[in-house]
Amino acid sequence: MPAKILVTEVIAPEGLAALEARGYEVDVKLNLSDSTLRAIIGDYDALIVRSATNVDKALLEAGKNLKVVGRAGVTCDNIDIEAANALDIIVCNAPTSNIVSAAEHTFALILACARRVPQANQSMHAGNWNREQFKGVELYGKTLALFGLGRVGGAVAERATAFGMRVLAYDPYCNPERATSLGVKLINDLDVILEQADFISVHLPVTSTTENMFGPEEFAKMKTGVIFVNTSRPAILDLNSLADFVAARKIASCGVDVFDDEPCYNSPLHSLPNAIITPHISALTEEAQVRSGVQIADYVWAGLEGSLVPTALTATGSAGEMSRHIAPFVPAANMLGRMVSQIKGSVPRIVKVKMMGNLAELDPTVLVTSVLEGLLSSNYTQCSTMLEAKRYAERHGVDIDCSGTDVAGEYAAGIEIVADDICISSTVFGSEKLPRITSILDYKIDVAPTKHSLIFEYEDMPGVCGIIGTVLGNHGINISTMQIANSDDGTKALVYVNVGKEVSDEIIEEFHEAINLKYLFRISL
Ligand SMILES: NC(=O)C1=CN([C@@H]2O[C@H](COP(=O)(O)OP(=O)(O)OC[C@H]3O[C@@H](n4cnc5c(N)ncnc54)[C@H](O)[C@@H]3O)[C@@H](O)[C@H]2O)C=CC1
Ligand SMILES: O=C(O)C(=O)COP(=O)(O)O
Repeated sequence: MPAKILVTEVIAPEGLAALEARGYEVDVKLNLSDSTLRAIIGDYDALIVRSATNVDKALLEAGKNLKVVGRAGVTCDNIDIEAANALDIIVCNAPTSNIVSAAEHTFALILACARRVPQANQSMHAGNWNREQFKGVELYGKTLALFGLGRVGGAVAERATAFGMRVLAYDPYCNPERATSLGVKLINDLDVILEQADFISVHLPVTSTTENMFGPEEFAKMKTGVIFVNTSRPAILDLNSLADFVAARKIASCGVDVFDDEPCYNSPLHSLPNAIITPHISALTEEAQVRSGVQIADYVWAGLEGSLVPTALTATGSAGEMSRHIAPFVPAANMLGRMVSQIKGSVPRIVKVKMMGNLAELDPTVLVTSVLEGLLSSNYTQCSTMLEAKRYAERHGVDIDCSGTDVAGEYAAGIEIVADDICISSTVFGSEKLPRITSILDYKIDVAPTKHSLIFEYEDMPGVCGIIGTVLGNHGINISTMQIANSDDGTKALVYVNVGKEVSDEIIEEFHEAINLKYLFRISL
């Protein structure tokens, strides 16, 4: 029987034809409700979606025959990749298919805001001839600040240079050499870049460090009369606040392509004449759609045939798939990457990954890629060979290497990273394969980190744990785990504390005043 593929959003006919030509049965069923989709998914071997289909854990679990989920486009935030990983379902995308289209639409919005094209068009269609009302501003000689200098941000930078703009970027994970080669000045200080920009365009993925990056405080710091464009994801900003600043004309105009709860028929921007809004059409060009349809057809085919899927976002389907030992370590590797960057306060420049015990002889690509994602706080790094991973790291100014050792201490397998002067190792444990930290900064511990934690190091003295508990208790913050470790010579101690919520700067200050601290690190995973 031929494999069956369900397509739930509009995909270019060229992509569908490529799948049919390979003998698959392809069903295109648009606008299905979540419950209908769950009811029928069990019949299919593969599912192809774009951004509007909610591929959650329940759907993946209902897909009893599902082997591949293909995303015809870039961003997979509508797909539960962790659940897919656990179910051995391949998730893949077409990561470069719509970059040019997204960059061009960004410029369509920048120009529409600067020259008020939609408003002038509407006025003429209403039978008016009001030239003076539509006086605009030039891009030439103005400063454009890009947030995120990745694939789309880089393509916008190239186009902005052609308009004679001065281009700045905020992207702490970008290799300065990449910025220089794009003619962009990196300014990784939010206040400094915000106050210089005449135009701001956002090209960030949604991560814990970018969510809600723009709210009232940031909008207030912008120049009066700034033009603000977001074609990335809605979660990056507070839309109500953006609308307030646009209504007050502090922001002269905004261009927005992405909304919460799409399709969106009503938002705070809908009633504002100086807000140019488009219904998530950045990727919607003939060319990008053909590219994404044809690419995803290829990758879904590869997945169904059991071949390597070059853009697999899951351990299954990727270069490292040969081992079931590897998959449970993917979240641990990501966690180590995140922790190291947060402990250092910046992306480390020299990183050594050690695969220990049972992992020593296996292909490290997936784990090294996952460490990189954690280090760079990015969601979708795609490397199918170590060479690609090294090149990707190099683009971000990181020199990454990997080695193996049979020794894993008391554990069957583990992974260690040494980044500049910081060393952390981890294993996975229990039926849920939860990542655990087994050593940190030369202290042996055994903790499963939760979303928020604190790491204290201090000259050992009695009473410190009591102080930590009291300060957190005074601020209504629960402790779920507290573990103490002593240095080999007994003079110093480290306390690892999992806490119930994020700890503010003020509380950190309080700790510094109350304890003779060597270090205090705040981790958010
Ligand atoms: N509206 C649409 O149809 C489309 C939207 N997109 C969206 O555009 C955005 C950018 O996509 P790509 O360029 O492909 O992503 P990318 O992953 O190539 O680039 C993202 C950049 O953001 C940087 N970054 C990560 N965390 C940061 C932080 N805290 N502060 C500053 N910079 C940070 C990374 O270093 C990277 O350079 C994504 O949100 C994507 O979902 C992409 C294509 C189409
Ligand atoms: O690829 C992306 O990130 C997009 O946002 C494009 O979404 P779409 O494929 O047009 O539903």
